[in-house]
Amino acid sequence: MVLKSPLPIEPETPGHICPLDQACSYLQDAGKELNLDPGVLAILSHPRKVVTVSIPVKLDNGQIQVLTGHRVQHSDILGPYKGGIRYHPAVTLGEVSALAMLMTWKCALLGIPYGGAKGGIAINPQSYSVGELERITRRYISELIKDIGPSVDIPAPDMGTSAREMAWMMDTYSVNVGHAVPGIVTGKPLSIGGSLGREKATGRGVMIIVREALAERGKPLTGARVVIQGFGNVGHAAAELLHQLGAKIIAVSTGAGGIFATNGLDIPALTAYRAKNHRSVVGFPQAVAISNVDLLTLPCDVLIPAALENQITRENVNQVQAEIVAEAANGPVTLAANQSLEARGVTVLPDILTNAGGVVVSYLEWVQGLSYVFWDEERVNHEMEKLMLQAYHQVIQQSKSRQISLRLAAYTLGVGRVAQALADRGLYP
Ligand SMILES: NC(=O)c1ccc[n+]([C@@H]2O[C@H](COP(=O)([O-])OP(=O)(O)OC[C@H]3O[C@@H](n4cnc5c(N)ncnc54)[C@H](OP(=O)(O)O)[C@@H]3O)[C@@H](O)[C@H]2O)c1
Ligand SMILES: N[C@@H](CCC(=O)O)C(=O)O
Repeated sequence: MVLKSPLPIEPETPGHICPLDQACSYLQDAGKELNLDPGVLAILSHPRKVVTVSIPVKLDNGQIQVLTGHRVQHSDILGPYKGGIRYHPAVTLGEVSALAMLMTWKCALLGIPYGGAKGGIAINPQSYSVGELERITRRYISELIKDIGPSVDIPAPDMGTSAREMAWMMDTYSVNVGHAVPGIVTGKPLSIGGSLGREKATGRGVMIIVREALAERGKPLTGARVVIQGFGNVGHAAAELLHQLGAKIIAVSTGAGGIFATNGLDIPALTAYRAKNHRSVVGFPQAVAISNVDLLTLPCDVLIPAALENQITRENVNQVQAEIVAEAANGPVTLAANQSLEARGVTVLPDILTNAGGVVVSYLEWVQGLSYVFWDEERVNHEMEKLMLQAYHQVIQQSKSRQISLRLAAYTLGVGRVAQALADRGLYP
């Protein structure tokens, strides 16, 4: 049996990589390694609930536009559905479904009591005014009001969303139910119960996993040559923290293009430049321009794709020269490219481990909110690092004992825990 996307969601076109097919393929590999019942795999390949809503919005010029939003709830076997909300033109139901499944394995791998979900709207947020974005966000959450809740489904930021959108979501939900419900979202501003450390948490987690992987190879972080695709919430924080530890960030990019400096970029200066340059890094002095395509194939110790999925593919994988590929984005390496990198002995640090720092601190934010006790940043970072290191060592151990790749090791741990919980709850015979 070949596990395929259970949803009739995307036309198969030549060269099109169906994200849900890919996610199902990794699930199938994990199921085979764990000798899981095909019925269990069938349950785990289906999202529990798929919600698609229309979002009518009045634009600033008076016109009405109707957008489409999705929320896919993959699994709540281990706890409330959990996952981000993405605003990006490439959002599709298939993408959101695949990302929801990844969230289930990520939370299980990290040992946090959540299931997996993801949401999204296919818009370019930069094409809308702040007022329009607020109206879109509020209407989207109003449409989802019966499907989410602080112990049901807890959204968070993802590409194109941030603490600002989380605050609008929290307010919309609270107004609808008649009282303040800070626990409805994570990644929210500190003023309404956000956590110190959440903003940089995903990048910090990436830094921790890269640091450990370099140490495992006997390589110092100081002087390591690092390339980062994407300079947003995740890519920027990873760059800043790795730079502080002495790594040389030799190239970074945003959607508008990249920059390269053979001796390493001055990240604080670049941060200030980007803030004045509409989020773009292009034109930064003491660096040369490089395309996003060429950036991925630069010789380096660590390549960190921190933007979209399907960036390292069958087409460009043979040109990738990094020794370590750290998946800060969700799904940046395709199935075929992953097989090729593994065959060449390139260490691929899988997304469900590498970028888990964000959801871990989301969990810590939720715990602080539920207990009405808020921690200092040092404690948040310490608790996050403990969980990240625990998962990292479990993945390494699983990989060594079963002689499997780090990705399969991470998947067997995540999928295995959900399958075990499914059995313990008696949800399958
Ligand atoms: N935020 C989280 O807590 C979190 C946690 C775990 C995983 N992730 C994953 O990390 C990835 C990035 O998320 P984010 O939160 O950092 O998003 P973000 O803040 O919106 O930043 C995305 C960055 O990627 C750039 N980008 C977009 N398209 C690109 C392209 N084709 N080539 C190069 N760069 C491109 C963007 O540039 P422009 O500004 O020009 O568009 C921006 O710099 C996503 O896969 C997300 O699912 C996020
Ligand atoms: N969107 C992030 C964070 C999810 C969360 O904090 O719930 C992810 O992919 O892991």
